Amino acid sequence: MTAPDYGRAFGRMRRAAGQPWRDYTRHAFVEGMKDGSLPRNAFLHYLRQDYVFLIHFSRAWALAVVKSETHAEMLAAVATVNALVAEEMQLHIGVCEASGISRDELFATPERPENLAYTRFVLEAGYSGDLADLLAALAPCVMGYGEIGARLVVEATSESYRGWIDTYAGSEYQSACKAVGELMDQALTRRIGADFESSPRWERLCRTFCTATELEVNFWQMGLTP
Ligand SMILES: Cc1ncc(C[n+]2csc(CCO)c2C)c(N)n1
Repeated sequence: MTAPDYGRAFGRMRRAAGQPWRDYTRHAFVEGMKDGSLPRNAFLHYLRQDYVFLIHFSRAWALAVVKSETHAEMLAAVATVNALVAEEMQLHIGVCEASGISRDELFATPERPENLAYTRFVLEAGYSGDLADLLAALAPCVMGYGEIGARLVVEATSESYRGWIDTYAGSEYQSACKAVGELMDQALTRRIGADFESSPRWERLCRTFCTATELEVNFWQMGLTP
C-alpha cells in the first residue's frame, strides 16, 4: 500500500530519511503488534515509558505555541497540546489501569535514557531554533504513527493490539496528521519561502527530522527490552 499524504515538506523529509524511516515504521515492535507476537509485558513497559514521553512531548508542543508567529499557527499548536494532555495521556492511564498499573505507579515510572534522549532532543531543537526547526523534530513522531496505523489496520493478522491500531488508523488521528502537515508547509513557507527545499536551511531541517526518526527506532527497541 502507498503511505498516506501528509503534505509536501513532510513527504520530502520522509524520503530524505530513507532507511531510518523504514527501520522506524517497520520495526520488529510494530510487526509484533501486527501479528500479535509482541509480548504483553513489552507493550505495557512501552506504554509506561510512553506516558513519560507524552509529558515532555506536550511541553514541546507548548513550545510550538511560544514559537508561533500567527494566530493560525497558535491554533494548530494549541489543538495538539490539548489532544495530548486531555486525550492521549488519558488513554494511556486507562489502558494501564485496566492492566493493573495504577495511576500513581504510572506517574512514578523511571525514565529510560532512550526516552530522555528523544524528548530532550526535540525540546532543544525548539529552544535553539524557530518553529520550522521544532516541527522538523516533532513530525516523525506524529506522522510516523499515522503511517504505521494506516498500514497495520490493513495488514494486521491478530486482534491483540487492535485498540492501539484503530486509534492511529482512525479518521480523527489521520486528520490530525494532515493538519500538522499543513502547519509544516505553511510555517516553512512563511519563514524560508515557497521554494523551501532549495534554501540553505533545508539540509539541516532534514537532518533534524532524520535524527528524530533514529530516536524513534531506539524507542521501539527500548520497548522490546523491559
Ligand atoms: C515514542 C512515541 N512516538 C510517537 C507517538 C505518537 N504520538 C505522540 S504525540 C501524538 C499526538 C499528536 O501529536 C502521537 C500520536 C507516541 N505516543 N510515542
